[in-house]
Amino acid sequence: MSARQKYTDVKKGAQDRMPQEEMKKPLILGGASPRHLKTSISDPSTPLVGIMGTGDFSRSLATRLVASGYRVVVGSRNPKRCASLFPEEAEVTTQHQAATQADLVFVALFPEHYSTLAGLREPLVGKTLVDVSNGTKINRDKQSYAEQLANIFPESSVVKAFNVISAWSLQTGPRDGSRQVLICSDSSRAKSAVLQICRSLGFIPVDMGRLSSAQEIENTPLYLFPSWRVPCLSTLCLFFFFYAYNFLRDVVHPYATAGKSKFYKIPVEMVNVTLPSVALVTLALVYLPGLVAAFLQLSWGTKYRRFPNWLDRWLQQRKQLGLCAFLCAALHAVYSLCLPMRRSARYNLLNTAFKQVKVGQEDSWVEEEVWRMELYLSIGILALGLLSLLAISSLPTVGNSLNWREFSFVQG
Ligand SMILES: NC(=O)C1=CN([C@@H]2O[C@H](COP(=O)(O)OP(=O)(O)OC[C@H]3O[C@@H](n4cnc5c(N)ncnc54)[C@H](OP(=O)(O)O)[C@@H]3O)[C@@H](O)[C@H]2O)C=CC1
Ligand SMILES: [Fe+3]
Repeated sequence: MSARQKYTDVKKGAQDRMPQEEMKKPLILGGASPRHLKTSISDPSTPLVGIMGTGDFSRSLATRLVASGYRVVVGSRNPKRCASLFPEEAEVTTQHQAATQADLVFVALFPEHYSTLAGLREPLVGKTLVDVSNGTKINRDKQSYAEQLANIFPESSVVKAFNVISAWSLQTGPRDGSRQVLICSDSSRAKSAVLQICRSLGFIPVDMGRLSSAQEIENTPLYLFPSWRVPCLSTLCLFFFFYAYNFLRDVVHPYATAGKSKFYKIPVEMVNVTLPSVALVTLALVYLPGLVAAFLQLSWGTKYRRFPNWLDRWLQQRKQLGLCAFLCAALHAVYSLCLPMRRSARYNLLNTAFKQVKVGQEDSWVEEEVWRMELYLSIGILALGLLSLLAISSLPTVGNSLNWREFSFVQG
């Protein structure tokens, strides 16, 4: 059984057990009719928007469309059972009737069930179909779901859109992280109709070109923290560079020139010396692109010119670089706080060893003990570092990258 099948079954089971009154409630708290989603008066000239399916996405979309002044008709396999879940202004009817009446149809079904819609080919001829589906795995070689839908309905114009918006954001309203809606289609007429709806719902449409871009759009919500890859990699590279430099300077050099063994410094002291250098350079990388941008604008004599792509990407990753710098600085503070404790512990240990040697006991356990202490300490500090990383990643700014998946958590 696929992951999606399991998810759908669990969700369906929960919905069947849930009393109708409970299901009527909107997903967000604050009463049955949130003030910001009060119905606008529909203009008879606005297109009649159809939605196939009566699941969470369909309910949220219908609520927002009605609130934005659109006339809505919902197509269900069982319209009687589901009618009460939708705003009064939306008509809930059979799939065939909805397809016949609507000017533009959102397909809010899981792609596995697209084939069950094949009977609606005729009423949907010449109409726009919006595919909102998402995959469960990153797809590189199979056809996108939007293209599969286009194969089933060769005489309709398929548009890929809204898959990056969660049912939750549709109801709560667009927020910073999830305002952009990626859209693509082979028909420019169909695309501009969806662009228009997107703007009216308060989102920002981003034209991604032809329907062949649908695969990339479907993969988008599945990438975990895409904007973090380069900042994390550059912080790691800087760390290895400074660590290697410190290793050569503080350990290899004294050993090679004076035969002094400083290998005990490897786990704690050297990491502690490396961290502030990484933090400072990373912080410099946060401010540097701003200066380069200002310099370019001054030399061009205008601010109305696009920056080169590399600078654009660098500017967009300043927040992540800043958080990496903060993490290194925080870890340095933790290490520095731990160092005095470590020194005093080693002093006690050496004192005991000295006393033992004085009374005639010779043993190499002291050195082993020092190593064990250093090891435990570094494991403890690393665990602390990971914990702070987890705390930072749960900040809302970072959490925005979760996009539509936030909804699944709420539903679960
Ligand atoms: N939920 C979310 O936050 C988001 C969902 N999406 C996409 O929207 C689509 C719908 O998601 P969601 O609303 O959560 O799903 P649900 O499981 O809540 O709803 C799916 C609906 O499909 C309809 N349906 C039609 N034919 C079948 C069939 N043969 N078997 C089962 N169901 C059928 C059902 O309505 P009826 O019984 O009335 O016919 C059902 O309510 C998916 O493609 C998903 O990837 C995209 C972005 C966000
Ligand atoms: Fe310091």
